[in-house]
Amino acid sequence: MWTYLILISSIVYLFYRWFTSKYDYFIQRGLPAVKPKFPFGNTPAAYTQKRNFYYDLDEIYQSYRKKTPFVGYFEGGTPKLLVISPEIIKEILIKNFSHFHHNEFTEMFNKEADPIFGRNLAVLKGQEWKDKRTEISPAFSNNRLRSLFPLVEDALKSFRNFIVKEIPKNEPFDIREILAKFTTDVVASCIIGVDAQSFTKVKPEIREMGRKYMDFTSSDVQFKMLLLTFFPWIRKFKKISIINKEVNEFFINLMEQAVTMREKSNTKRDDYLSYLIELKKKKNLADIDMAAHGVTFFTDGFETSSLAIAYMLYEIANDKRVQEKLRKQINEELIDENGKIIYEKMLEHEYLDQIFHETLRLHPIIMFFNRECTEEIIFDCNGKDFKIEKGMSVNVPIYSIHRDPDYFVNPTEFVPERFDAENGGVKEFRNRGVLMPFGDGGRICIGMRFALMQSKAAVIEIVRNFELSVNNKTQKPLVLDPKQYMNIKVGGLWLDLKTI
Ligand code: HEM
Repeated sequence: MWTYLILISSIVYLFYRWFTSKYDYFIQRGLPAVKPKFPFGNTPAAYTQKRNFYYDLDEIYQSYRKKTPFVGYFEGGTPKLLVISPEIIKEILIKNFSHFHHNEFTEMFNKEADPIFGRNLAVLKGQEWKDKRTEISPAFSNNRLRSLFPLVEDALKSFRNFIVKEIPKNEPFDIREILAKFTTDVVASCIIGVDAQSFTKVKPEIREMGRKYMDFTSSDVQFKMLLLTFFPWIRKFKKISIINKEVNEFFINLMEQAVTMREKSNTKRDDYLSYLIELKKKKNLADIDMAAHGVTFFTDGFETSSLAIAYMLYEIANDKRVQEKLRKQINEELIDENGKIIYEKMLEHEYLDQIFHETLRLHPIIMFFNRECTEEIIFDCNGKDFKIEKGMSVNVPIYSIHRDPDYFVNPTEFVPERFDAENGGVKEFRNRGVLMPFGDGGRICIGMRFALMQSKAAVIEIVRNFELSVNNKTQKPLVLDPKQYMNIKVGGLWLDLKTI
Protein backbone atom coordinates (compact mmCIF):
# COMPACT_ATOMS: atom_id res chain seq x y z
CA MET A 1 0.00 0.00 0.00
CA TRP A 2 2.74 2.49 1.02
CA THR A 3 4.76 1.53 -2.01
CA TYR A 4 1.82 2.38 -4.28
CA LEU A 5 1.21 5.66 -2.53
CA ILE A 6 4.86 6.66 -2.83
CA LEU A 7 4.92 5.61 -6.47
CA ILE A 8 1.78 7.59 -7.33
CA SER A 9 2.98 10.67 -5.41
CA SER A 10 6.32 10.49 -7.22
CA ILE A 11 4.60 10.26 -10.60
CA VAL A 12 2.31 13.20 -9.77
CA TYR A 13 5.30 15.21 -8.53
CA LEU A 14 7.39 14.43 -11.62
CA PHE A 15 4.46 15.29 -13.87
CA TYR A 16 4.02 18.60 -12.01
CA ARG A 17 7.76 19.41 -12.32
CA TRP A 18 7.77 18.52 -16.01
CA PHE A 19 4.54 20.41 -16.74
CA THR A 20 5.63 23.59 -14.96
CA SER A 21 9.26 23.40 -16.07
CA LYS A 22 8.79 26.35 -18.44
CA TYR A 23 6.91 28.59 -16.00
CA ASP A 24 10.01 30.78 -15.52
CA TYR A 25 10.68 31.03 -19.27
CA PHE A 26 9.88 34.74 -19.52
CA ILE A 27 11.39 35.72 -16.15
CA GLN A 28 14.70 34.19 -17.23
CA ARG A 29 14.60 36.31 -20.37
CA GLY A 30 13.54 39.52 -18.61
CA LEU A 31 10.23 39.90 -20.45
CA PRO A 32 7.05 41.25 -18.78
CA ALA A 33 4.84 38.22 -18.22
CA VAL A 34 1.72 37.16 -16.35
CA LYS A 35 2.38 34.76 -13.49
CA PRO A 36 1.03 31.34 -14.53
CA LYS A 37 -1.01 29.06 -12.30
CA PHE A 38 -0.88 25.28 -12.50
CA PRO A 39 -2.44 23.59 -14.47
CA PHE A 40 -4.19 26.09 -16.80
CA GLY A 41 -1.53 28.79 -16.97
CA ASN A 42 -3.24 32.14 -17.66
CA THR A 43 -6.13 30.92 -19.77
CA PRO A 44 -8.31 28.74 -17.51
CA ALA A 45 -11.40 29.49 -19.60
CA ALA A 46 -9.88 27.58 -22.53
CA TYR A 47 -10.20 24.43 -20.42
CA THR A 48 -13.04 25.07 -17.97
CA GLN A 49 -15.26 26.91 -20.50
CA LYS A 50 -16.83 28.90 -17.69
CA ARG A 51 -16.57 31.84 -20.06
CA ASN A 52 -15.19 32.38 -23.53
CA PHE A 53 -11.42 31.89 -23.73
CA TYR A 54 -11.03 35.31 -25.36
CA TYR A 55 -11.99 37.08 -22.11
CA ASP A 56 -8.77 35.69 -20.56
CA LEU A 57 -6.70 37.14 -23.41
CA ASP A 58 -8.54 40.46 -23.15
CA GLU A 59 -7.77 40.70 -19.43
CA ILE A 60 -4.06 40.25 -20.17
CA TYR A 61 -4.28 42.90 -22.89
CA GLN A 62 -6.06 45.37 -20.58
CA SER A 63 -3.49 44.88 -17.79
CA TYR A 64 -0.49 45.43 -20.05
CA ARG A 65 -1.75 47.77 -22.78
CA LYS A 66 0.15 50.86 -21.70
CA LYS A 67 3.16 49.02 -20.32
CA THR A 68 4.82 46.88 -22.93
CA PRO A 69 4.76 46.11 -26.69
CA PHE A 70 4.25 42.43 -25.94
CA VAL A 71 3.72 40.25 -22.91
CA GLY A 72 4.40 36.60 -22.07
CA TYR A 73 1.68 34.30 -20.79
CA PHE A 74 0.92 30.57 -20.57
CA GLU A 75 -1.72 28.36 -22.09
CA GLY A 76 -1.52 25.30 -19.87
CA GLY A 77 2.22 24.70 -19.67
CA THR A 78 3.06 26.36 -23.01
CA PRO A 79 4.62 29.83 -23.10
CA LYS A 80 3.09 32.22 -25.64
CA LEU A 81 3.30 35.89 -26.54
CA LEU A 82 0.47 38.37 -26.75
CA VAL A 83 1.41 41.30 -28.98
CA ILE A 84 0.04 44.63 -27.86
CA SER A 85 1.79 47.24 -29.96
CA PRO A 86 0.30 47.78 -33.46
CA GLU A 87 3.80 48.63 -34.74
CA ILE A 88 5.14 45.24 -33.62
CA ILE A 89 2.05 43.53 -35.03
CA LYS A 90 2.79 45.09 -38.41
CA GLU A 91 6.42 44.01 -38.15
CA ILE A 92 5.33 40.44 -37.48
CA LEU A 93 2.58 40.24 -40.08
CA ILE A 94 4.18 42.25 -42.87
CA LYS A 95 7.80 43.37 -42.58
CA ASN A 96 9.14 40.20 -40.97
CA PHE A 97 6.60 37.79 -42.42
CA SER A 98 9.46 35.49 -43.46
CA HIS A 99 10.08 34.90 -39.72
CA PHE A 100 6.41 34.22 -38.96
CA HIS A 101 4.73 32.41 -41.82
CA HIS A 102 3.09 29.56 -39.89
CA ASN A 103 0.23 29.58 -37.46
CA GLU A 104 -0.84 27.21 -34.72
CA PHE A 105 -3.36 25.47 -36.97
CA THR A 106 -0.47 24.15 -39.04
CA GLU A 107 0.54 22.00 -36.09
CA MET A 108 -2.94 21.05 -34.89
CA PHE A 109 -4.26 19.51 -38.12
CA ASN A 110 -2.59 17.25 -40.64
CA LYS A 111 -3.44 15.70 -43.98
CA GLU A 112 -3.35 12.08 -42.86
CA ALA A 113 -5.86 12.52 -40.07
CA ASP A 114 -7.97 15.27 -41.69
CA PRO A 115 -7.57 14.90 -45.45
CA ILE A 116 -9.66 17.98 -46.25
CA PHE A 117 -9.04 20.39 -43.38
CA GLY A 118 -5.37 19.36 -43.38
CA ARG A 119 -5.21 20.83 -46.90
CA ASN A 120 -6.98 24.07 -45.98
CA LEU A 121 -4.84 27.08 -46.91
CA ALA A 122 -5.05 28.31 -43.32
CA VAL A 123 -3.42 25.06 -42.18
CA LEU A 124 -0.75 24.57 -44.86
CA LYS A 125 2.78 25.74 -44.28
CA GLY A 126 6.05 26.59 -46.01
CA GLN A 127 6.43 26.17 -49.76
CA GLU A 128 3.24 24.12 -50.03
CA TRP A 129 1.20 27.00 -48.54
CA LYS A 130 2.91 29.46 -50.90
CA ASP A 131 2.23 27.31 -53.98
CA LYS A 132 -1.42 26.70 -53.08
CA ARG A 133 -2.05 30.36 -52.26
CA THR A 134 -0.56 31.39 -55.64
CA GLU A 135 -2.57 28.66 -57.34
CA ILE A 136 -5.91 29.73 -55.89
CA SER A 137 -5.56 33.56 -55.70
CA PRO A 138 -6.70 34.23 -59.32
CA ALA A 139 -10.04 32.60 -58.46
CA PHE A 140 -10.79 35.74 -56.44
CA SER A 141 -9.96 38.24 -59.20
CA ASN A 142 -12.26 41.25 -59.77
CA ASN A 143 -13.58 39.80 -63.03
CA ARG A 144 -14.45 36.47 -61.52
CA LEU A 145 -16.16 38.10 -58.54
CA ARG A 146 -18.17 40.26 -60.93
CA SER A 147 -19.32 37.19 -62.82
CA LEU A 148 -20.42 35.52 -59.58
CA PHE A 149 -22.73 38.39 -58.68
CA PRO A 150 -25.82 37.06 -60.56
CA LEU A 151 -25.56 33.92 -58.42
CA VAL A 152 -25.54 36.10 -55.28
CA GLU A 153 -28.59 37.94 -56.64
CA ASP A 154 -30.44 34.62 -57.06
CA ALA A 155 -29.69 33.69 -53.46
CA LEU A 156 -30.88 37.14 -52.36
CA LYS A 157 -34.22 36.50 -54.02
CA SER A 158 -34.75 33.26 -52.03
CA PHE A 159 -33.63 35.07 -48.88
CA ARG A 160 -36.11 37.93 -49.37
CA ASN A 161 -38.96 35.58 -50.33
CA PHE A 162 -38.33 33.54 -47.21
CA ILE A 163 -38.59 36.60 -44.98
CA VAL A 164 -41.73 37.85 -46.73
CA LYS A 165 -43.34 34.43 -46.21
CA GLU A 166 -42.35 34.28 -42.54
CA ILE A 167 -43.35 37.84 -41.53
CA PRO A 168 -47.11 37.10 -41.08
CA LYS A 169 -46.20 34.58 -38.37
CA ASN A 170 -45.24 37.58 -36.24
CA GLU A 171 -42.19 35.89 -34.78
CA PRO A 172 -38.73 37.42 -34.40
CA PHE A 173 -35.99 36.17 -36.73
CA ASP A 174 -32.80 34.55 -35.47
CA ILE A 175 -30.81 36.52 -37.97
CA ARG A 176 -27.72 34.36 -37.56
CA GLU A 177 -29.53 31.24 -38.65
CA ILE A 178 -31.16 32.76 -41.71
CA LEU A 179 -27.91 34.35 -42.78
CA ALA A 180 -26.13 31.02 -42.50
CA LYS A 181 -28.77 29.69 -44.91
CA PHE A 182 -28.16 32.61 -47.25
CA THR A 183 -24.36 32.27 -47.33
CA THR A 184 -24.66 28.48 -47.68
CA ASP A 185 -26.79 29.05 -50.80
CA VAL A 186 -24.34 31.62 -52.17
CA VAL A 187 -21.25 29.53 -51.56
CA ALA A 188 -22.81 26.28 -52.83
CA SER A 189 -23.91 28.02 -55.99
CA CYS A 190 -20.57 29.81 -56.55
CA ILE A 191 -18.35 26.82 -55.84
CA ILE A 192 -20.21 23.73 -56.84
CA GLY A 193 -22.86 25.20 -59.07
CA VAL A 194 -25.74 23.67 -57.12
CA ASP A 195 -28.76 25.17 -55.39
CA ALA A 196 -28.43 24.21 -51.71
CA GLN A 197 -32.15 25.11 -51.21
CA SER A 198 -31.45 26.19 -47.66
CA PHE A 199 -34.62 28.28 -47.53
CA THR A 200 -36.98 25.85 -49.21
CA LYS A 201 -36.01 22.34 -48.10
CA VAL A 202 -37.13 21.15 -44.67
CA LYS A 203 -33.76 19.57 -43.90
CA PRO A 204 -31.29 21.20 -46.27
CA GLU A 205 -28.42 18.70 -46.34
CA ILE A 206 -25.61 21.05 -47.33
CA ARG A 207 -26.55 23.51 -44.58
CA GLU A 208 -26.72 20.68 -42.02
CA MET A 209 -23.33 19.32 -43.06
CA GLY A 210 -21.85 22.83 -43.07
CA ARG A 211 -23.13 23.25 -39.52
CA LYS A 212 -21.53 19.98 -38.46
CA TYR A 213 -18.24 20.80 -40.21
CA MET A 214 -17.85 24.03 -38.29
CA ASP A 215 -19.08 22.63 -34.99
CA PHE A 216 -16.08 22.51 -32.71
CA THR A 217 -18.30 22.39 -29.62
CA SER A 218 -19.01 18.64 -29.42
CA SER A 219 -17.45 16.95 -26.41
CA ASP A 220 -15.42 14.65 -28.68
CA VAL A 221 -13.78 17.54 -30.56
CA GLN A 222 -13.32 19.56 -27.36
CA PHE A 223 -11.57 16.63 -25.71
CA LYS A 224 -9.20 16.13 -28.65
CA MET A 225 -8.36 19.84 -28.84
CA LEU A 226 -7.72 19.87 -25.10
CA LEU A 227 -5.47 16.86 -25.38
CA LEU A 228 -3.51 18.45 -28.20
CA THR A 229 -3.05 21.75 -26.35
CA PHE A 230 -1.92 20.11 -23.12
CA PHE A 231 0.20 17.41 -24.76
CA PRO A 232 1.13 18.72 -28.23
CA TRP A 233 3.79 15.98 -28.63
CA ILE A 234 1.01 13.34 -28.91
CA ARG A 235 0.66 14.29 -32.58
CA LYS A 236 4.07 12.75 -33.26
CA PHE A 237 2.81 9.34 -32.18
CA LYS A 238 -0.87 9.37 -33.06
CA LYS A 239 -2.76 11.04 -35.88
CA ILE A 240 -5.78 12.64 -34.27
CA SER A 241 -8.60 13.68 -36.59
CA ILE A 242 -10.74 16.60 -35.53
CA ILE A 243 -13.26 16.73 -38.38
CA ASN A 244 -16.08 14.20 -38.40
CA LYS A 245 -15.49 11.47 -41.06
CA GLU A 246 -19.07 11.47 -42.35
CA VAL A 247 -18.91 15.21 -42.97
CA ASN A 248 -15.55 14.92 -44.69
CA GLU A 249 -16.86 12.26 -47.02
CA PHE A 250 -20.03 14.20 -47.75
CA PHE A 251 -18.06 17.20 -48.97
CA ILE A 252 -15.54 15.16 -50.94
CA ASN A 253 -18.42 13.38 -52.75
CA LEU A 254 -20.28 16.62 -53.33
CA MET A 255 -17.23 18.16 -54.92
CA GLU A 256 -16.50 15.09 -57.06
CA GLN A 257 -20.09 14.94 -58.30
CA ALA A 258 -20.02 18.65 -59.11
CA VAL A 259 -16.83 18.29 -61.16
CA THR A 260 -18.16 15.25 -63.04
CA MET A 261 -21.47 16.93 -63.80
CA ARG A 262 -19.80 20.11 -64.99
CA GLU A 263 -17.32 18.23 -67.19
CA LYS A 264 -20.12 16.17 -68.74
CA SER A 265 -22.59 18.97 -69.25
CA ASN A 266 -20.19 21.33 -71.04
CA THR A 267 -21.89 24.23 -69.21
CA LYS A 268 -19.97 27.49 -69.46
CA ARG A 269 -20.05 29.30 -66.14
CA ASP A 270 -17.35 31.66 -64.98
CA ASP A 271 -17.48 30.45 -61.40
CA TYR A 272 -15.05 29.02 -58.87
CA LEU A 273 -15.70 25.44 -60.04
CA SER A 274 -14.74 26.28 -63.61
CA TYR A 275 -11.52 27.81 -62.29
CA LEU A 276 -10.76 24.61 -60.36
CA ILE A 277 -11.46 22.47 -63.41
CA GLU A 278 -9.06 24.60 -65.50
CA LEU A 279 -6.51 24.23 -62.72
CA LYS A 280 -6.99 20.47 -62.65
CA LYS A 281 -6.21 20.29 -66.37
CA LYS A 282 -3.22 22.64 -66.21
CA LYS A 283 -1.58 21.28 -63.07
CA ASN A 284 -2.88 17.75 -62.94
CA LEU A 285 -4.48 18.49 -59.60
CA ALA A 286 -5.47 15.40 -57.57
CA ASP A 287 -9.18 14.92 -56.76
CA ILE A 288 -8.51 15.36 -53.06
CA ASP A 289 -6.79 18.72 -53.72
CA MET A 290 -9.76 19.83 -55.81
CA ALA A 291 -12.11 18.83 -53.03
CA ALA A 292 -9.95 20.62 -50.46
CA HIS A 293 -9.96 23.88 -52.46
CA GLY A 294 -13.73 23.70 -52.80
CA VAL A 295 -14.41 22.79 -49.22
CA THR A 296 -12.03 25.49 -47.96
CA PHE A 297 -14.04 28.12 -49.75
CA PHE A 298 -17.19 26.60 -48.35
CA THR A 299 -16.15 26.23 -44.74
CA ASP A 300 -13.99 29.35 -44.39
CA GLY A 301 -16.47 31.42 -46.34
CA PHE A 302 -20.01 30.73 -45.25
CA GLU A 303 -19.93 31.02 -41.48
CA THR A 304 -17.54 33.99 -41.26
CA SER A 305 -19.57 35.94 -43.80
CA SER A 306 -22.94 35.02 -42.32
CA LEU A 307 -21.81 36.25 -38.91
CA ALA A 308 -20.47 39.48 -40.40
CA ILE A 309 -23.81 40.20 -42.12
CA ALA A 310 -25.75 39.24 -38.99
CA TYR A 311 -23.77 41.75 -36.90
CA MET A 312 -24.21 44.43 -39.57
CA LEU A 313 -27.98 43.96 -39.52
CA TYR A 314 -28.00 43.84 -35.72
CA GLU A 315 -26.14 47.17 -35.44
CA ILE A 316 -28.31 48.74 -38.14
CA ALA A 317 -31.44 47.52 -36.32
CA ASN A 318 -30.10 48.96 -33.09
CA ASP A 319 -29.51 52.43 -34.54
CA LYS A 320 -32.45 54.09 -36.29
CA ARG A 321 -30.31 57.05 -37.42
CA VAL A 322 -27.84 54.83 -39.26
CA GLN A 323 -30.69 52.71 -40.65
CA GLU A 324 -32.55 55.67 -42.15
CA LYS A 325 -29.39 57.30 -43.50
CA LEU A 326 -28.31 54.06 -45.16
CA ARG A 327 -31.76 53.31 -46.60
CA LYS A 328 -31.94 56.78 -48.16
CA GLN A 329 -28.51 56.37 -49.76
CA ILE A 330 -29.36 52.87 -51.02
CA ASN A 331 -32.55 54.08 -52.70
CA GLU A 332 -30.93 57.18 -54.17
CA GLU A 333 -27.56 55.78 -55.21
CA LEU A 334 -27.40 52.00 -55.37
CA ILE A 335 -30.52 50.80 -57.19
CA ASP A 336 -31.06 51.15 -60.94
CA GLU A 337 -34.35 51.86 -62.71
CA ASN A 338 -35.11 48.10 -62.89
CA GLY A 339 -34.78 47.76 -59.14
CA LYS A 340 -31.39 45.98 -59.41
CA ILE A 341 -28.30 46.63 -57.33
CA ILE A 342 -25.65 48.63 -59.22
CA TYR A 343 -22.65 46.37 -58.66
CA GLU A 344 -19.76 48.83 -59.19
CA LYS A 345 -21.38 51.52 -57.04
CA MET A 346 -22.09 48.98 -54.31
CA LEU A 347 -18.41 48.02 -54.09
CA GLU A 348 -17.26 51.63 -53.80
CA HIS A 349 -20.07 52.95 -51.64
CA GLU A 350 -18.49 54.89 -48.78
CA TYR A 351 -21.21 54.67 -46.12
CA LEU A 352 -21.83 50.96 -46.68
CA ASP A 353 -18.10 50.38 -46.44
CA GLN A 354 -17.94 52.36 -43.21
CA ILE A 355 -20.82 50.33 -41.75
CA PHE A 356 -19.11 47.09 -42.77
CA HIS A 357 -15.81 48.07 -41.14
CA GLU A 358 -17.38 49.61 -38.04
CA THR A 359 -19.33 46.38 -37.54
CA LEU A 360 -16.22 44.23 -37.87
CA ARG A 361 -14.32 46.60 -35.63
CA LEU A 362 -16.86 46.00 -32.85
CA HIS A 363 -17.48 42.36 -33.72
CA PRO A 364 -14.39 40.90 -35.43
CA ILE A 365 -15.47 37.39 -36.39
CA ILE A 366 -12.01 35.97 -35.77
CA MET A 367 -11.17 37.63 -32.44
CA PHE A 368 -7.48 36.87 -32.49
CA PHE A 369 -5.16 35.19 -34.88
CA ASN A 370 -1.87 33.60 -34.51
CA ARG A 371 1.59 33.30 -36.00
CA GLU A 372 4.31 30.85 -35.14
CA CYS A 373 7.91 32.02 -35.26
CA THR A 374 9.66 30.13 -38.06
CA GLU A 375 13.08 31.78 -37.71
CA GLU A 376 14.34 33.50 -34.57
CA ILE A 377 14.29 37.27 -34.47
CA ILE A 378 15.12 40.05 -31.98
CA PHE A 379 12.67 42.80 -31.06
CA ASP A 380 13.10 45.74 -28.75
CA CYS A 381 10.98 45.42 -25.62
CA ASN A 382 11.06 48.48 -23.35
CA GLY A 383 14.66 49.26 -24.33
CA LYS A 384 15.89 45.66 -24.00
CA ASP A 385 16.48 43.10 -26.73
CA PHE A 386 14.10 40.15 -26.63
CA LYS A 387 14.73 37.14 -28.81
CA ILE A 388 11.60 35.41 -30.13
CA GLU A 389 12.69 31.82 -30.58
CA LYS A 390 11.71 29.47 -33.39
CA GLY A 391 8.46 27.69 -32.51
CA MET A 392 7.16 30.46 -30.22
CA SER A 393 3.49 31.13 -30.72
CA VAL A 394 2.46 34.77 -31.03
CA ASN A 395 -1.16 35.91 -30.68
CA VAL A 396 -2.62 39.08 -32.15
CA PRO A 397 -5.65 40.19 -30.07
CA ILE A 398 -7.63 42.11 -32.68
CA TYR A 399 -10.85 42.21 -30.64
CA SER A 400 -9.04 44.12 -27.87
CA ILE A 401 -7.16 46.43 -30.23
CA HIS A 402 -10.41 47.26 -32.03
CA ARG A 403 -11.88 48.39 -28.68
CA ASP A 404 -8.84 50.26 -27.36
CA PRO A 405 -9.78 53.89 -26.50
CA ASP A 406 -6.29 55.02 -27.53
CA TYR A 407 -7.19 54.16 -31.13
CA PHE A 408 -10.97 54.65 -31.22
CA VAL A 409 -12.93 57.35 -29.41
CA ASN A 410 -15.89 55.86 -27.45
CA PRO A 411 -14.82 52.42 -28.63
CA THR A 412 -17.92 50.49 -27.60
CA GLU A 413 -20.23 52.75 -29.61
CA PHE A 414 -21.27 51.97 -33.17
CA VAL A 415 -20.29 55.06 -35.19
CA PRO A 416 -19.63 54.33 -38.88
CA GLU A 417 -18.74 58.01 -39.43
CA ARG A 418 -15.53 57.55 -37.45
CA PHE A 419 -14.17 56.34 -40.79
CA ASP A 420 -15.11 59.57 -42.64
CA ALA A 421 -12.60 60.84 -45.19
CA GLU A 422 -11.52 63.72 -42.92
CA ASN A 423 -10.32 61.13 -40.38
CA GLY A 424 -8.37 59.33 -43.10
CA GLY A 425 -11.06 56.76 -43.89
CA VAL A 426 -10.85 53.03 -43.27
CA LYS A 427 -7.45 52.94 -44.97
CA GLU A 428 -5.82 55.16 -42.37
CA PHE A 429 -6.84 52.83 -39.51
CA ARG A 430 -5.74 49.78 -41.47
CA ASN A 431 -2.37 51.38 -42.24
CA ARG A 432 -1.86 52.10 -38.55
CA GLY A 433 -2.41 48.42 -37.78
CA VAL A 434 -5.40 49.04 -35.50
CA LEU A 435 -8.12 47.68 -37.82
CA MET A 436 -7.54 44.11 -39.00
CA PRO A 437 -10.78 42.12 -39.29
CA PHE A 438 -9.22 40.11 -42.13
CA GLY A 439 -5.70 39.89 -40.71
CA ASP A 440 -2.80 41.38 -42.64
CA GLY A 441 0.37 40.54 -44.56
CA GLY A 442 1.08 37.36 -46.49
CA ARG A 443 -1.69 35.37 -44.83
CA ILE A 444 -4.39 38.02 -45.05
CA CYS A 445 -7.84 36.50 -45.69
CA ILE A 446 -7.99 35.35 -49.30
CA GLY A 447 -11.78 35.66 -49.43
CA MET A 448 -11.93 39.26 -48.18
CA ARG A 449 -13.32 40.81 -51.35
CA PHE A 450 -15.81 38.00 -51.86
CA ALA A 451 -16.99 38.46 -48.26
CA LEU A 452 -17.36 42.22 -48.77
CA MET A 453 -19.33 41.69 -51.96
CA GLN A 454 -21.88 39.26 -50.57
CA SER A 455 -22.21 41.12 -47.25
CA LYS A 456 -22.91 44.46 -48.89
CA ALA A 457 -25.41 42.91 -51.28
CA ALA A 458 -27.31 41.19 -48.44
CA VAL A 459 -27.46 44.37 -46.37
CA ILE A 460 -28.74 46.42 -49.32
CA GLU A 461 -31.45 43.87 -50.05
CA ILE A 462 -32.68 43.69 -46.46
CA VAL A 463 -32.45 47.37 -45.56
CA ARG A 464 -34.26 48.53 -48.67
CA ASN A 465 -37.13 46.06 -48.23
CA PHE A 466 -37.58 45.82 -44.47
CA GLU A 467 -37.56 47.96 -41.38
CA LEU A 468 -35.43 46.39 -38.68
CA SER A 469 -35.48 46.51 -34.90
CA VAL A 470 -33.86 44.41 -32.19
CA ASN A 471 -36.21 41.98 -30.44
CA ASN A 472 -36.04 41.59 -26.63
CA LYS A 473 -35.19 37.94 -27.07
CA THR A 474 -31.62 39.11 -27.82
CA GLN A 475 -29.63 38.79 -24.63
CA LYS A 476 -28.13 42.15 -23.59
CA PRO A 477 -25.34 42.87 -23.03
CA LEU A 478 -24.06 40.54 -25.70
CA VAL A 479 -21.85 37.83 -24.20
CA LEU A 480 -19.40 35.60 -26.08
CA ASP A 481 -20.40 31.95 -26.20
CA PRO A 482 -17.99 30.05 -23.90
CA LYS A 483 -17.62 27.14 -26.31
CA GLN A 484 -17.01 28.96 -29.59
CA TYR A 485 -13.70 30.11 -31.00
CA MET A 486 -15.39 32.54 -33.40
CA ASN A 487 -17.26 35.64 -32.29
CA ILE A 488 -20.63 34.03 -31.57
CA LYS A 489 -22.91 35.43 -28.89
CA VAL A 490 -24.96 33.48 -26.37
CA GLY A 491 -28.65 33.20 -27.29
CA GLY A 492 -28.49 34.42 -30.90
CA LEU A 493 -29.32 37.76 -32.50
CA TRP A 494 -33.09 38.25 -32.73
CA LEU A 495 -34.58 40.90 -34.98
CA ASP A 496 -38.09 42.02 -35.91
CA LEU A 497 -38.55 42.75 -39.59
CA LYS A 498 -41.42 44.72 -41.12
CA THR A 499 -42.04 45.04 -44.84
CA ILE A 500 -41.62 48.63 -46.03
C1 HEM B 1 -16.47 38.52 -43.20
C2 HEM B 1 -15.94 37.37 -43.54
C3 HEM B 1 -14.56 36.93 -43.22
C4 HEM B 1 -13.74 37.29 -42.19
C5 HEM B 1 -14.03 38.28 -41.06
C6 HEM B 1 -12.49 36.56 -42.36
C7 HEM B 1 -11.39 36.69 -41.52
C8 HEM B 1 -10.19 36.03 -41.70
C9 HEM B 1 -9.03 36.19 -40.86
C10 HEM B 1 -8.92 37.13 -39.64
C11 HEM B 1 -8.06 35.37 -41.34
C12 HEM B 1 -6.64 35.21 -40.76
C13 HEM B 1 -5.74 36.20 -41.45
C14 HEM B 1 -4.34 36.23 -40.90
O1 HEM B 1 -3.91 35.26 -40.25
O2 HEM B 1 -3.65 37.27 -41.12
C15 HEM B 1 -8.60 34.68 -42.50
C16 HEM B 1 -7.91 33.76 -43.25
C17 HEM B 1 -8.47 33.06 -44.30
N1 HEM B 1 -9.74 33.24 -44.84
FE1 HEM B 1 -11.12 34.54 -44.22
N2 HEM B 1 -12.59 35.76 -43.46
C18 HEM B 1 -13.83 35.95 -44.03
C19 HEM B 1 -14.32 35.38 -45.19
C20 HEM B 1 -13.66 34.44 -45.95
C21 HEM B 1 -14.16 33.86 -47.17
C22 HEM B 1 -15.47 34.24 -47.88
C23 HEM B 1 -13.25 32.95 -47.59
C24 HEM B 1 -13.39 32.14 -48.84
C25 HEM B 1 -12.48 31.60 -49.44
C26 HEM B 1 -12.14 32.97 -46.62
C27 HEM B 1 -11.01 32.19 -46.67
C28 HEM B 1 -9.91 32.33 -45.86
C29 HEM B 1 -8.69 31.53 -46.00
C30 HEM B 1 -8.47 30.41 -47.00
C31 HEM B 1 -7.79 31.99 -45.01
C32 HEM B 1 -6.37 31.48 -44.77
C33 HEM B 1 -5.41 32.30 -45.61
C34 HEM B 1 -3.96 31.84 -45.48
O3 HEM B 1 -3.57 31.35 -44.42
O4 HEM B 1 -3.24 32.04 -46.47
N3 HEM B 1 -12.44 33.88 -45.64
N4 HEM B 1 -9.90 35.10 -42.70
